[in-house]
Amino acid sequence: MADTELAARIKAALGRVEIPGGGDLASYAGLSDIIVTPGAIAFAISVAPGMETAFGPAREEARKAAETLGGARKVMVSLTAEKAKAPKFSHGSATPPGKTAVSGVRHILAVGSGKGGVGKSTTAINLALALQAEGLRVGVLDADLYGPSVPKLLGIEGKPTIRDDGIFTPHEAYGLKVMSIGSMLVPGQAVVWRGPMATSGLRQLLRETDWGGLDVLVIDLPPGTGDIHIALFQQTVVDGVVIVSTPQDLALVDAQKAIDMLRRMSVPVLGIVENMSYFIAPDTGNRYDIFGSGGVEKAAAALGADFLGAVPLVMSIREASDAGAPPVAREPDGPEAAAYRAIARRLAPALA
Ligand SMILES: Nc1ncnc2c1ncn2[C@@H]1O[C@H](COP(=O)(O)OP(=O)(O)OP(=O)(O)O)[C@@H](O)[C@H]1O
Repeated sequence: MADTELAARIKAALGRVEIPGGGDLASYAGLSDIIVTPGAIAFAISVAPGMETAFGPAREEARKAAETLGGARKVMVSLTAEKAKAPKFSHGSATPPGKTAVSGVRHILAVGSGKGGVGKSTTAINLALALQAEGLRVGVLDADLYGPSVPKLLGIEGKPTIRDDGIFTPHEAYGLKVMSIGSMLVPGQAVVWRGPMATSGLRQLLRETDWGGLDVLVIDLPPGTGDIHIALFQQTVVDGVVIVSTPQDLALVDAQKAIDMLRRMSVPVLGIVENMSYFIAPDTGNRYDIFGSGGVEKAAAALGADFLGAVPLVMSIREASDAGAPPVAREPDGPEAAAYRAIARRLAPALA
């Protein structure tokens, strides 16, 4: 059955779900679009503040209806109350209450960036492999719902399996346990989830996966500072965030914004990695500081953040990553892996 046809059938079934105050869920203004992918069905119900409990049975009925029609697809129904006012965080404010750890995971290390395309995912994957090389049990969660690249970087194909109790069994790649929304989409399909659906999707990937006992879960965040970041940092104990930046001024300005948000939300900033720091010519081996040199190190000092290290711009990093064989997995003692491994050695003691 086509995805659009299934979405229409689910909508029709929601027409039989009663909501508080009379009427049915299908014609309720707070029902979002119904997103159907080959592996998942997701929709959100927005209710007025204080109406969450009253809408609980309708949400449950809606979930069951979607599950009945969706076959093996994972169903994600989020119920969100529009907030009376936006959450406010200010410098020095206390840690927001309600943060919880993730079962089976001892530490969470998130990798973020102010700007897209700076090599955040490449860094996250190679850092995860480098932490594994330090003897840690490591997993990766691709939280970049709008541009998931982890499956490609790790050469993962197919969907994760779902156990009878609805819990995901993660993929395994190069010894890492891996979950990504990307493996549930068909190639080229965009995730067009709105804020509440995206955050609900991430929550389920994070908490409804059998991580099986990890020392550290590396989360590849979306670039920038959006709904996903705020929801994750409000709900989950994150041990710290590594920010990736290229040396250009513009990327650094955005990295600074990301660090500012983390501090406002009382999330520890572990430091900044300078990616594409300098170029090594493959023919001569000469080094060129094409974006200037030392920019990130200086910016880190000015921001009061640690400078974790520099990763060169090397053609083979791009080629290996595009081929699903990250440098740290392919040649752990090679020159490309060295930069990532040096960074991992700085971070590992706090995560062991
Ligand atoms: N150090 C490097 N040397 C050479 N190429 C690199 C390096 N780091 C990343 N790349 C390449 O740059 C491109 C972007 O990298 P990546 O997908 O990791 O960035 P990103 O910041 O996660 O992007 P997005 O914002 O889309 O999530 C990829 O083709 C990747 O192979």
